[in-house]
Amino acid sequence: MNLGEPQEMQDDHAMKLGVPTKFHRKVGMTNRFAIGLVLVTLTFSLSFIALSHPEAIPARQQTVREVIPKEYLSTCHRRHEDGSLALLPEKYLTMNECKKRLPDVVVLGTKKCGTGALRVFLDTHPNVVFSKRAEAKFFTQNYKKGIDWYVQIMRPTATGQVGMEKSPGYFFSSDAAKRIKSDLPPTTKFIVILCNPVRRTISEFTFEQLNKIKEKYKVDTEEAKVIAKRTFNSSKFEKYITTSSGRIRTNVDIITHSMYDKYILSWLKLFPRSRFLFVDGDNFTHNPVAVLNEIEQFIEVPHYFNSSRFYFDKEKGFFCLSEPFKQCLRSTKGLEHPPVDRTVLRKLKELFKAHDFATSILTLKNFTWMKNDYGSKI
Ligand SMILES: Nc1ncnc2c1ncn2[C@@H]1O[C@H](COP(=O)(O)OS(=O)(=O)O)[C@@H](OP(=O)(O)O)[C@H]1O
Repeated sequence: MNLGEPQEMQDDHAMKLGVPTKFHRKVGMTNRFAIGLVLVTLTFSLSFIALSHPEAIPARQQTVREVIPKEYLSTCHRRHEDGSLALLPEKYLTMNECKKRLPDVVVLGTKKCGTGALRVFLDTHPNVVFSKRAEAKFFTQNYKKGIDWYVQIMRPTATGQVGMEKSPGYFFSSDAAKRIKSDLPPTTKFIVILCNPVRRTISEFTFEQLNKIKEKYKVDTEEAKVIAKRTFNSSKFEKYITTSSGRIRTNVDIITHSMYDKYILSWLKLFPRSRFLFVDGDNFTHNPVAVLNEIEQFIEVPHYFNSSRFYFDKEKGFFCLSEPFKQCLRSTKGLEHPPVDRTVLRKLKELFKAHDFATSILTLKNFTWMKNDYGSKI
Protein backbone atom coordinates (compact mmCIF):
# COMPACT_ATOMS: atom_id res chain seq x y z
CA MET A 1 0.00 0.00 0.00
CA ASN A 2 1.31 3.46 -0.99
CA LEU A 3 0.79 5.87 1.83
CA GLY A 4 0.94 8.78 -0.61
CA GLU A 5 -2.37 7.63 -2.30
CA PRO A 6 -5.73 9.28 -1.56
CA GLN A 7 -7.69 7.67 1.31
CA GLU A 8 -10.31 5.92 -0.95
CA MET A 9 -7.52 4.24 -2.94
CA GLN A 10 -5.70 3.19 0.22
CA ASP A 11 -8.95 1.60 1.45
CA ASP A 12 -9.40 -0.13 -1.91
CA HIS A 13 -5.94 -1.71 -1.67
CA ALA A 14 -6.46 -2.55 1.87
CA MET A 15 -9.73 -4.36 1.16
CA LYS A 16 -8.04 -6.37 -1.52
CA LEU A 17 -5.17 -7.30 0.86
CA GLY A 18 -7.64 -8.14 3.69
CA VAL A 19 -6.25 -5.33 5.94
CA PRO A 20 -8.89 -3.39 8.02
CA THR A 21 -9.84 -0.08 6.42
CA LYS A 22 -10.54 3.14 8.38
CA PHE A 23 -14.23 2.32 8.05
CA HIS A 24 -13.60 -1.16 9.42
CA ARG A 25 -11.48 0.26 12.19
CA LYS A 26 -14.30 2.70 13.11
CA VAL A 27 -16.86 -0.11 13.08
CA GLY A 28 -14.43 -2.32 15.07
CA MET A 29 -13.95 0.34 17.71
CA THR A 30 -17.71 0.86 18.06
CA ASN A 31 -18.21 -2.91 18.36
CA ARG A 32 -15.50 -3.28 20.96
CA PHE A 33 -16.99 -0.38 22.94
CA ALA A 34 -20.45 -1.95 22.72
CA ILE A 35 -19.14 -5.40 23.74
CA GLY A 36 -17.22 -3.81 26.63
CA LEU A 37 -20.33 -1.97 27.76
CA VAL A 38 -22.37 -5.19 27.65
CA LEU A 39 -19.68 -7.04 29.63
CA VAL A 40 -19.49 -4.34 32.32
CA THR A 41 -23.31 -4.26 32.62
CA LEU A 42 -23.37 -8.07 32.82
CA THR A 43 -20.73 -8.15 35.55
CA PHE A 44 -22.60 -5.53 37.58
CA SER A 45 -25.93 -7.29 37.17
CA LEU A 46 -24.45 -10.67 38.10
CA SER A 47 -22.75 -9.35 41.22
CA PHE A 48 -25.97 -7.56 42.23
CA ILE A 49 -27.94 -10.79 41.80
CA ALA A 50 -25.28 -12.71 43.71
CA LEU A 51 -25.34 -10.25 46.59
CA SER A 52 -29.08 -10.08 46.91
CA HIS A 53 -29.49 -13.83 46.33
CA PRO A 54 -26.47 -15.57 47.89
CA GLU A 55 -27.92 -18.90 46.78
CA ALA A 56 -27.27 -17.68 43.21
CA ILE A 57 -23.49 -17.89 43.75
CA PRO A 58 -22.19 -20.95 41.89
CA ALA A 59 -21.63 -23.97 44.18
CA ARG A 60 -17.84 -23.91 43.50
CA GLN A 61 -17.58 -20.38 44.97
CA GLN A 62 -19.81 -21.21 47.97
CA THR A 63 -17.41 -23.89 49.20
CA VAL A 64 -14.70 -21.30 49.87
CA ARG A 65 -17.09 -19.29 52.05
CA GLU A 66 -16.96 -20.09 55.79
CA VAL A 67 -20.13 -21.57 57.20
CA ILE A 68 -20.74 -19.92 60.60
CA PRO A 69 -22.51 -22.23 63.07
CA LYS A 70 -25.98 -20.83 63.83
CA GLU A 71 -25.35 -20.80 67.57
CA TYR A 72 -22.29 -18.55 67.04
CA LEU A 73 -24.24 -15.83 65.29
CA SER A 74 -25.37 -13.74 68.26
CA THR A 75 -23.34 -14.90 71.21
CA CYS A 76 -19.84 -14.73 72.68
CA HIS A 77 -19.55 -18.20 74.23
CA ARG A 78 -19.69 -21.84 73.33
CA ARG A 79 -21.08 -24.26 75.91
CA HIS A 80 -19.34 -27.57 76.55
CA GLU A 81 -21.37 -30.69 77.25
CA ASP A 82 -20.70 -30.38 80.99
CA GLY A 83 -22.23 -26.89 80.93
CA SER A 84 -18.99 -24.92 81.22
CA LEU A 85 -18.54 -21.88 78.95
CA ALA A 86 -15.65 -21.08 76.63
CA LEU A 87 -15.12 -17.82 74.75
CA LEU A 88 -15.61 -18.02 70.98
CA PRO A 89 -12.60 -17.36 68.71
CA GLU A 90 -11.67 -13.67 68.36
CA LYS A 91 -13.23 -13.19 64.89
CA TYR A 92 -16.71 -14.13 66.23
CA LEU A 93 -16.27 -11.86 69.25
CA THR A 94 -15.58 -8.97 66.84
CA MET A 95 -18.42 -9.96 64.52
CA ASN A 96 -20.93 -10.11 67.41
CA GLU A 97 -19.59 -6.92 69.07
CA CYS A 98 -18.84 -8.87 72.27
CA LYS A 99 -17.51 -6.89 75.19
CA LYS A 100 -17.65 -6.72 78.96
CA ARG A 101 -20.33 -4.26 80.06
CA LEU A 102 -22.17 -3.16 83.18
CA PRO A 103 -25.07 -5.56 83.88
CA ASP A 104 -28.50 -4.87 82.37
CA VAL A 105 -30.30 -6.74 85.14
CA VAL A 106 -29.32 -7.20 88.80
CA VAL A 107 -30.82 -9.85 91.09
CA LEU A 108 -30.83 -7.93 94.37
CA GLY A 109 -32.04 -10.68 96.67
CA THR A 110 -33.22 -12.03 98.81
CA LYS A 111 -30.93 -14.40 100.68
CA LYS A 112 -32.10 -18.02 100.95
CA CYS A 113 -35.07 -17.58 98.60
CA GLY A 114 -33.61 -19.45 95.62
CA THR A 115 -31.29 -16.84 94.08
CA GLY A 116 -28.71 -19.58 93.39
CA ALA A 117 -31.18 -21.78 91.48
CA LEU A 118 -32.46 -18.71 89.64
CA ARG A 119 -28.94 -17.93 88.47
CA VAL A 120 -28.10 -21.49 87.40
CA PHE A 121 -31.37 -21.89 85.49
CA LEU A 122 -31.47 -18.43 83.88
CA ASP A 123 -27.84 -18.68 82.79
CA THR A 124 -28.78 -21.45 80.34
CA HIS A 125 -30.97 -19.02 78.36
CA PRO A 126 -29.07 -18.23 75.11
CA ASN A 127 -29.73 -14.49 75.53
CA VAL A 128 -28.70 -14.28 79.18
CA VAL A 129 -25.12 -14.04 80.42
CA PHE A 130 -24.34 -13.98 84.15
CA SER A 131 -21.15 -12.54 85.68
CA LYS A 132 -18.16 -14.85 85.99
CA ARG A 133 -18.35 -14.70 89.80
CA ALA A 134 -21.39 -16.37 91.34
CA GLU A 135 -21.83 -13.25 93.51
CA ALA A 136 -20.06 -10.00 92.64
CA LYS A 137 -21.01 -8.23 95.91
CA PHE A 138 -19.61 -5.10 94.25
CA PHE A 139 -22.06 -2.57 95.72
CA THR A 140 -21.52 -3.97 99.24
CA GLN A 141 -18.15 -5.37 100.26
CA ASN A 142 -16.21 -4.91 96.98
CA TYR A 143 -17.09 -1.30 96.24
CA LYS A 144 -13.56 -0.06 96.96
CA LYS A 145 -12.27 -2.18 94.08
CA GLY A 146 -13.77 0.32 91.64
CA ILE A 147 -16.19 0.15 88.73
CA ASP A 148 -13.52 -1.20 86.31
CA TRP A 149 -13.12 -4.25 88.54
CA TYR A 150 -16.90 -4.71 88.40
CA VAL A 151 -16.94 -4.60 84.59
CA GLN A 152 -13.98 -6.99 84.46
CA ILE A 153 -15.78 -9.71 86.44
CA MET A 154 -18.62 -9.69 83.89
CA ARG A 155 -18.62 -12.09 80.96
CA PRO A 156 -18.61 -10.45 77.51
CA THR A 157 -22.07 -10.00 76.01
CA ALA A 158 -23.13 -9.58 72.40
CA THR A 159 -25.37 -6.60 71.59
CA GLY A 160 -28.59 -8.63 71.76
CA GLN A 161 -27.73 -10.40 75.02
CA VAL A 162 -28.71 -9.44 78.56
CA GLY A 163 -25.90 -9.25 81.11
CA MET A 164 -26.87 -10.18 84.66
CA GLU A 165 -25.43 -10.26 88.15
CA LYS A 166 -26.83 -11.59 91.44
CA SER A 167 -25.75 -10.57 94.91
CA PRO A 168 -28.52 -11.32 97.42
CA GLY A 169 -26.99 -9.04 100.05
CA TYR A 170 -27.79 -5.89 98.01
CA PHE A 171 -31.44 -6.04 98.98
CA PHE A 172 -30.66 -5.37 102.68
CA SER A 173 -28.11 -2.62 102.04
CA SER A 174 -29.07 1.06 101.78
CA ASP A 175 -25.49 1.79 100.66
CA ALA A 176 -25.89 -0.67 97.77
CA ALA A 177 -29.12 1.04 96.73
CA LYS A 178 -27.49 4.50 96.67
CA ARG A 179 -24.39 3.25 94.83
CA ILE A 180 -26.49 1.44 92.23
CA LYS A 181 -28.46 4.63 91.73
CA SER A 182 -25.29 6.61 91.04
CA ASP A 183 -23.29 4.00 89.08
CA LEU A 184 -25.72 2.01 86.93
CA PRO A 185 -27.70 3.43 84.00
CA PRO A 186 -31.36 4.31 84.59
CA THR A 187 -32.38 1.45 82.29
CA THR A 188 -31.08 -1.24 84.70
CA LYS A 189 -33.76 -3.66 85.85
CA PHE A 190 -33.97 -5.40 89.21
CA ILE A 191 -35.26 -8.81 90.24
CA VAL A 192 -36.13 -9.55 93.86
CA ILE A 193 -37.14 -13.09 94.78
CA LEU A 194 -39.13 -13.28 98.01
CA CYS A 195 -40.20 -16.43 99.86
CA ASN A 196 -42.02 -17.64 102.95
CA PRO A 197 -40.34 -15.49 105.65
CA VAL A 198 -40.62 -18.16 108.36
CA ARG A 199 -38.92 -20.79 106.19
CA ARG A 200 -36.37 -18.19 105.01
CA THR A 201 -35.40 -17.36 108.61
CA ILE A 202 -34.85 -21.05 109.47
CA SER A 203 -32.91 -21.49 106.23
CA GLU A 204 -30.52 -18.61 106.99
CA PHE A 205 -30.01 -19.95 110.53
CA THR A 206 -29.26 -23.48 109.21
CA PHE A 207 -26.84 -22.13 106.61
CA GLU A 208 -24.97 -20.00 109.18
CA GLN A 209 -24.68 -22.94 111.58
CA LEU A 210 -23.19 -25.04 108.80
CA ASN A 211 -20.66 -22.33 107.96
CA LYS A 212 -19.66 -22.03 111.63
CA ILE A 213 -19.06 -25.79 111.80
CA LYS A 214 -17.03 -25.71 108.57
CA GLU A 215 -14.86 -22.95 109.96
CA LYS A 216 -14.47 -24.41 113.45
CA TYR A 217 -13.62 -27.99 112.39
CA LYS A 218 -12.03 -27.11 109.04
CA VAL A 219 -14.26 -29.59 107.23
CA ASP A 220 -16.14 -29.62 103.92
CA THR A 221 -19.92 -29.24 103.53
CA GLU A 222 -20.69 -32.97 103.66
CA GLU A 223 -18.72 -33.51 106.87
CA ALA A 224 -20.20 -30.34 108.36
CA LYS A 225 -23.70 -31.66 107.64
CA VAL A 226 -22.92 -34.87 109.58
CA ILE A 227 -21.51 -32.89 112.53
CA ALA A 228 -24.51 -30.51 112.44
CA LYS A 229 -26.92 -33.42 112.68
CA ARG A 230 -24.96 -35.07 115.50
CA THR A 231 -24.49 -31.95 117.59
CA PHE A 232 -27.89 -30.52 116.85
CA ASN A 233 -29.55 -29.10 119.94
CA SER A 234 -33.27 -28.80 119.30
CA SER A 235 -33.65 -25.52 121.19
CA LYS A 236 -30.70 -23.77 119.49
CA PHE A 237 -32.79 -21.93 116.94
CA GLU A 238 -35.57 -21.05 119.41
CA LYS A 239 -33.02 -19.70 121.92
CA TYR A 240 -31.33 -17.61 119.26
CA ILE A 241 -34.46 -15.86 118.09
CA THR A 242 -36.42 -15.39 121.33
CA THR A 243 -35.86 -13.21 124.38
CA SER A 244 -35.87 -14.62 127.91
CA SER A 245 -39.55 -13.61 128.16
CA GLY A 246 -40.36 -15.63 125.02
CA ARG A 247 -40.77 -12.71 122.60
CA ILE A 248 -39.28 -12.89 119.12
CA ARG A 249 -36.13 -10.78 118.85
CA THR A 250 -36.63 -8.18 116.19
CA ASN A 251 -33.02 -7.08 116.18
CA VAL A 252 -31.30 -10.16 114.82
CA ASP A 253 -30.47 -10.26 111.11
CA ILE A 254 -32.16 -13.56 110.32
CA ILE A 255 -35.46 -12.05 111.56
CA THR A 256 -35.12 -8.55 110.11
CA HIS A 257 -34.06 -9.97 106.75
CA SER A 258 -37.53 -11.55 106.50
CA MET A 259 -39.34 -8.22 107.03
CA TYR A 260 -39.32 -7.52 103.32
CA ASP A 261 -41.52 -4.43 103.37
CA LYS A 262 -38.97 -2.12 105.00
CA TYR A 263 -36.30 -2.95 102.41
CA ILE A 264 -38.72 -2.69 99.49
CA LEU A 265 -39.81 0.71 100.74
CA SER A 266 -36.24 2.00 100.84
CA TRP A 267 -35.58 0.78 97.25
CA LEU A 268 -38.84 2.26 96.00
CA LYS A 269 -37.79 5.64 97.38
CA LEU A 270 -34.90 5.60 94.91
CA PHE A 271 -36.27 3.75 91.88
CA PRO A 272 -39.65 3.52 90.11
CA ARG A 273 -41.53 0.25 90.69
CA SER A 274 -41.58 -0.45 86.95
CA ARG A 275 -37.90 -1.34 87.17
CA PHE A 276 -38.53 -4.20 89.63
CA LEU A 277 -39.86 -7.69 89.23
CA PHE A 278 -40.84 -9.21 92.56
CA VAL A 279 -40.77 -12.95 92.13
CA ASP A 280 -42.60 -15.55 94.23
CA GLY A 281 -39.78 -17.79 95.50
CA ASP A 282 -42.13 -20.52 96.79
CA ASN A 283 -43.73 -20.71 93.37
CA PHE A 284 -40.26 -20.80 91.80
CA THR A 285 -39.28 -23.78 93.98
CA HIS A 286 -42.34 -25.81 92.95
CA ASN A 287 -42.89 -24.50 89.43
CA PRO A 288 -39.64 -22.99 88.07
CA VAL A 289 -40.91 -22.78 84.47
CA ALA A 290 -43.80 -20.42 85.32
CA VAL A 291 -41.48 -18.03 87.14
CA LEU A 292 -38.74 -18.21 84.49
CA ASN A 293 -41.34 -17.36 81.82
CA GLU A 294 -42.37 -14.33 83.90
CA ILE A 295 -38.71 -13.27 84.06
CA GLU A 296 -38.23 -13.77 80.30
CA GLN A 297 -40.99 -11.24 79.69
CA PHE A 298 -39.64 -8.76 82.20
CA ILE A 299 -36.07 -8.79 80.86
CA GLU A 300 -37.35 -8.94 77.27
CA VAL A 301 -35.66 -12.08 75.98
CA PRO A 302 -37.29 -14.66 73.68
CA HIS A 303 -39.30 -17.49 75.21
CA TYR A 304 -36.96 -20.42 75.98
CA PHE A 305 -37.90 -22.23 79.19
CA ASN A 306 -40.39 -25.08 79.12
CA SER A 307 -40.97 -28.18 81.23
CA SER A 308 -38.68 -30.36 79.09
CA ARG A 309 -35.68 -28.42 80.38
CA PHE A 310 -36.22 -29.52 84.01
CA TYR A 311 -36.89 -32.64 86.03
CA PHE A 312 -37.76 -33.16 89.67
CA ASP A 313 -34.89 -34.92 91.41
CA LYS A 314 -36.34 -37.07 94.19
CA GLU A 315 -33.04 -37.41 96.01
CA LYS A 316 -32.34 -33.68 95.94
CA GLY A 317 -35.97 -32.84 96.67
CA PHE A 318 -35.87 -29.97 94.15
CA PHE A 319 -36.10 -29.28 90.44
CA CYS A 320 -32.85 -29.67 88.51
CA LEU A 321 -31.78 -28.89 84.94
CA SER A 322 -32.21 -31.61 82.36
CA GLU A 323 -31.32 -29.47 79.29
CA PRO A 324 -28.98 -28.31 77.82
CA PHE A 325 -27.03 -30.31 80.44
CA LYS A 326 -27.99 -32.17 83.61
CA GLN A 327 -27.36 -30.24 86.80
CA CYS A 328 -28.75 -29.97 90.32
CA LEU A 329 -27.79 -27.19 92.69
CA ARG A 330 -24.79 -27.92 94.91
CA SER A 331 -25.13 -29.48 98.33
CA THR A 332 -25.31 -26.21 100.29
CA LYS A 333 -28.65 -25.53 98.56
CA GLY A 334 -31.58 -27.56 99.79
CA LEU A 335 -30.34 -28.12 103.32
CA GLU A 336 -32.23 -30.17 105.89
CA HIS A 337 -33.80 -27.76 108.38
CA PRO A 338 -34.00 -28.47 112.11
CA PRO A 339 -37.49 -29.11 113.53
CA VAL A 340 -38.83 -25.95 115.20
CA ASP A 341 -41.11 -25.66 118.22
CA ARG A 342 -44.74 -25.08 117.15
CA THR A 343 -45.26 -22.14 119.52
CA VAL A 344 -42.19 -20.40 118.12
CA LEU A 345 -43.43 -21.07 114.57
CA ARG A 346 -46.79 -19.51 115.43
CA LYS A 347 -45.10 -16.43 116.91
CA LEU A 348 -42.96 -16.04 113.80
CA LYS A 349 -46.03 -16.24 111.54
CA GLU A 350 -47.78 -13.59 113.62
CA LEU A 351 -44.77 -11.30 113.48
CA PHE A 352 -44.34 -11.61 109.71
CA LYS A 353 -48.04 -11.34 108.83
CA ALA A 354 -48.15 -7.57 109.26
CA HIS A 355 -44.96 -7.16 107.23
CA ASP A 356 -46.28 -9.44 104.50
CA PHE A 357 -49.44 -7.38 104.27
CA ALA A 358 -47.31 -4.29 103.61
CA THR A 359 -45.15 -6.30 101.17
CA SER A 360 -48.15 -7.28 99.09
CA ILE A 361 -49.33 -3.65 98.96
CA LEU A 362 -45.90 -2.39 97.91
CA THR A 363 -45.37 -5.09 95.29
CA LEU A 364 -49.03 -5.34 94.18
CA LYS A 365 -48.67 -9.12 94.53
CA ASN A 366 -50.26 -11.80 96.65
CA PHE A 367 -47.58 -14.39 97.34
CA THR A 368 -48.14 -18.15 97.70
CA TRP A 369 -47.35 -18.42 101.42
CA MET A 370 -49.75 -15.55 102.22
CA LYS A 371 -52.58 -17.43 100.50
CA ASN A 372 -51.97 -20.72 102.30
CA ASP A 373 -51.22 -19.36 105.79
CA TYR A 374 -47.45 -20.00 105.50
CA GLY A 375 -47.99 -23.67 104.56
CA SER A 376 -48.55 -26.60 106.87
CA LYS A 377 -44.92 -27.71 106.56
CA ILE A 378 -42.09 -25.22 106.91
N1 LIG B 1 -34.03 -26.02 92.44
C1 LIG B 1 -33.53 -25.74 93.64
N2 LIG B 1 -32.46 -26.43 94.12
C2 LIG B 1 -31.96 -26.13 95.35
N3 LIG B 1 -32.46 -25.17 96.16
C3 LIG B 1 -33.52 -24.47 95.72
C4 LIG B 1 -34.10 -24.73 94.45
N4 LIG B 1 -35.14 -23.89 94.29
C5 LIG B 1 -35.23 -23.16 95.39
N5 LIG B 1 -34.25 -23.50 96.27
C6 LIG B 1 -34.08 -22.90 97.58
O1 LIG B 1 -32.97 -22.03 97.51
C7 LIG B 1 -32.54 -21.85 98.86
C8 LIG B 1 -31.18 -21.20 98.85
O2 LIG B 1 -31.41 -19.87 98.45
P1 LIG B 1 -30.29 -18.97 97.83
O3 LIG B 1 -29.67 -19.66 96.68
O4 LIG B 1 -30.87 -17.64 97.56
O5 LIG B 1 -29.24 -18.91 99.01
S1 LIG B 1 -28.06 -17.83 99.17
O6 LIG B 1 -28.63 -16.68 99.83
O7 LIG B 1 -27.49 -17.57 97.87
O8 LIG B 1 -27.11 -18.54 100.08
C9 LIG B 1 -32.57 -23.24 99.43
O9 LIG B 1 -32.74 -23.12 100.83
P2 LIG B 1 -32.38 -24.30 101.84
O10 LIG B 1 -33.40 -25.37 101.54
O11 LIG B 1 -32.54 -23.76 103.19
O12 LIG B 1 -30.99 -24.75 101.56
C10 LIG B 1 -33.76 -23.88 98.72
O13 LIG B 1 -34.89 -23.96 99.53
